[in-house]
Amino acid sequence: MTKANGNGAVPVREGQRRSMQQHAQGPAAMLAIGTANPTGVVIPQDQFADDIFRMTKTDHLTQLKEKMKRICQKTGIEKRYFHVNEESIGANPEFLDRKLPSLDARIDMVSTAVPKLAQSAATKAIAEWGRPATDITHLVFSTYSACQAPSFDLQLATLLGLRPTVSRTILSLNGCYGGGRALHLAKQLAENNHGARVLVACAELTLVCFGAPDGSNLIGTALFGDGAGAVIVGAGPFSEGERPLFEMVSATQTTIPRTEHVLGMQVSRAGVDFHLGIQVPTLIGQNVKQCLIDTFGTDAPCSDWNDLFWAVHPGGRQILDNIDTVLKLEPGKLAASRHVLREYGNMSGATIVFVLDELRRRRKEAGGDNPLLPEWGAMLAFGPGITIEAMVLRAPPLHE
Ligand SMILES: CCCCCCCCCCCCCCCCCC(=O)SCCNC(=O)CCNC(=O)[C@H](O)C(C)(C)COP(=O)(O)OP(=O)(O)OC[C@H]1O[C@@H](n2cnc3c(N)ncnc32)[C@H](O)[C@@H]1OP(=O)(O)O
Repeated sequence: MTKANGNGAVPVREGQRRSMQQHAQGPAAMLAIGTANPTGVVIPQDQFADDIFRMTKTDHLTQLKEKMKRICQKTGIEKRYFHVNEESIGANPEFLDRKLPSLDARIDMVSTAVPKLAQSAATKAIAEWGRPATDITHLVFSTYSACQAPSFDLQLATLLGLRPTVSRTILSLNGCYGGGRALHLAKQLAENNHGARVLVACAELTLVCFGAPDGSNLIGTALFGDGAGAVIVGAGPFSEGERPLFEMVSATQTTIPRTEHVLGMQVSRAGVDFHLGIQVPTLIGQNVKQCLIDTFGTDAPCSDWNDLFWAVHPGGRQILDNIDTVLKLEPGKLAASRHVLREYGNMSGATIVFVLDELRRRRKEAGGDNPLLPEWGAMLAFGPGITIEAMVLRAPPLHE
């Protein structure tokens, strides 16, 4: 039954209002996943140093270029996708000089490109989910490009034709843990609102951070790429056709004390500045085990972490190597993370969605019979703070 909506008021369905006040059944689950990348520029990593120094007219910085080549070889990346291209760099020479103001021009460009990229990923997730976009009750959008209000969450809701009562949240500058944070929030929303269906969207364009290579930005410039991921999250009862891909069993957020200076981003008049401390991979390695024990509680498989499947944000090759070492993981346990790093680079908050997508693809391909992908798993994402988002996952048998 729909209430009268005189004077342009939004229609409210009574049943909907009642049911949203009740809790859902069981843990939330991911019901569909979509990903997207810009179609314009794909740069092979072995060509990246030559391309970026040429595009930014810094070929004369020969030592820096040699260092960039050395770093690129060690990243475990083969190619990355970018929205920005030689033409747009040429048209905005202020992007190359951090002393010049360029924030307005960058915001201008991302304000259409970010929601469109998110739309591409979300459209795929909604199509896989099989229900109309108007059945989405909540939207959680994460990006490091949001510097205005109303923001990308409203633009995406409009592009997708979501209903006017959709409950929107935007997460800004969460960096590489943004996808993990958005999924954690979506779990809480879905479990606490009967019938809720949450669209998680993460879209990242390096355009807001991009600059000419210098002594401080080489690592970020060698690692980051552009992409978007979307996930539909909901809890039971499930409607016909809805099938949980990953149950989201429990989740924690941990901040490593006294590390706020190690990893960070800041909006400036020249775009978004970032800082990646050299200690990041070591700090994550030292803290990840305790963080997992806290997330699993008494069920923690402390004796052998190989009993799980792993969805780890590939922040950098060294981070994955350190996790392999401290958890004593068998070769291949982080294969989905390494695959995503190799094919796309680090797409900050969106990357974890690509890893989940790759895991479910591998699971399906093996008919649920891949020993590296058991029923229970862990998801990890890291970012400024240093913050670690961790989640216990369960992949229901394919025919459950
Ligand atoms: C059209 C084109 C457009 C392009 C646009 C691109 C724009 C990109 C901008 C996007 C920025 C986005 C920022 C987002 C910020 C959020 C970040 C996060 O939340 S989480 C992010 C989490 N991710 C991370 O924190 C990255 C994790 N790091 C790694 O995975 C690895 O360190 C590695 C793969 C980068 C290098 O492999 P590894 O085995 O370590 O190799 P080696 O030991 O041999 O070192 C090679 C050289 O690199 C040096 N060096 C190393 N690190 C640093 C540093 N931090 N600092 C400085 N230098 C560093 C080292 O000293 C050596 O120098 P040299 O002796 O040759 O002179």
